[in-house]
Amino acid sequence: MTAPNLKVEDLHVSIEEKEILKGFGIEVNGGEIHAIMGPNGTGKSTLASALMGHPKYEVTSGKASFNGEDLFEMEVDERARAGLFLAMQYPSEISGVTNADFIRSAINSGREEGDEISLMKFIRKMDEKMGTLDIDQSFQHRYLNEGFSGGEKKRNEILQLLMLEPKIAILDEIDSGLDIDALKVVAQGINDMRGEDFGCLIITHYQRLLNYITPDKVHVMMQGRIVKSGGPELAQKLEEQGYDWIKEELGIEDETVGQE
Ligand SMILES: Nc1ncnc2c1ncn2[C@@H]1O[C@H](COP(=O)(O)OP(=O)(O)OP(=O)(O)O)[C@@H](O)[C@H]1O
Repeated sequence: MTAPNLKVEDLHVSIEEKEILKGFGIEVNGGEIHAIMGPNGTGKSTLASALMGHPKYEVTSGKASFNGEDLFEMEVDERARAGLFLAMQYPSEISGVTNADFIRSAINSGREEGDEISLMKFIRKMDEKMGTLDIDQSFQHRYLNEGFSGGEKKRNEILQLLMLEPKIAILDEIDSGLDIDALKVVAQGINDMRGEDFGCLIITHYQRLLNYITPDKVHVMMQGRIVKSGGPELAQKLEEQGYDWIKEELGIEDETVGQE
C-alpha cells in the first residue's frame, strides 16, 4: 500500500469570479500533521472546500494530486472513497438519516461489493469509538447532526474520522466552540489516528488545540497562500504576538482576500 500523499501546487481558486486562493501550495504525507493558521477571511475554508470539490469554488489554475492521482479529475464521491476526509467548520444536518446509518454507508461506499463491514463488526467498532470520544450511545440513533450542539457536532465529525479511517483528513476549525474537556477528547481522537497511514491538515485559529496535538509543521496563510512555515513554535509565537509581525515582515497591509 502506498503512503498517503496530498500535494497542492500553485492553486488558484475563485468564488463568483473573485479570486480567493492565489498560488496556494502544500504537501502532506502519511505520518505528518500540518496546521494552517491565519487571520479571518484569508481563504482557509475555501481551500478545504475546493479540495473536496464544492461546485461553488472554481479552480482556475494550479494542480492537486491525491496519492498520485489528479484530484480535480476525480469525482467528489471518488475523492471520499479514495480516503480524503473533510470535517467542515459547519457540519450539515440531515434529517431522516441516523448517524449510524450514515457512517455505515460511508464505510461501505469505500469498499468493494462483498467486502462490506458486517453489522456486528460495525456495532463493535462504533461502540468502541463512541467510548473513546465520550459520546452518548443514543447519538447512534439520532438523525445526523440534527439538534446536536456545536460541540456535539465536532465530536461527531471526529467519530466519523475514527470510523472511516481516511488516508488524509482536512479538519476545518474542528476546535471552535469546544469546551476544554471536549477539546482534549477531540485531540485524543486525532492522536489515535496518528501513524504512517494517516496524514492530517488541521485548520485552526488557536494554539490551544496544538497544545494537545503536536503538529509537524505550522503554516501561516494570508492573502490566499502560505506566507510562512515553521514548527510548533510558530503557532506559539502567533498566539503570543498575533499576525502583525508577519504582515510587517512581508509588507502586507490588508490580509483578507477577494476584496477589491
Ligand atoms: N460562497 C461564497 N460566496 C462569496 N464569497 C465567499 C464564499 N465563500 C468564501 N467567500 C469569501 O472568500 C474569502 C475567504 O473566505 P474563507 O471562508 O475561505 O476564509 P477563512 O480563512 O476560512 O476565514 P475564517 O478564519 O473567518 O473562517 C472571504 O472574503 C469570504 O467572504
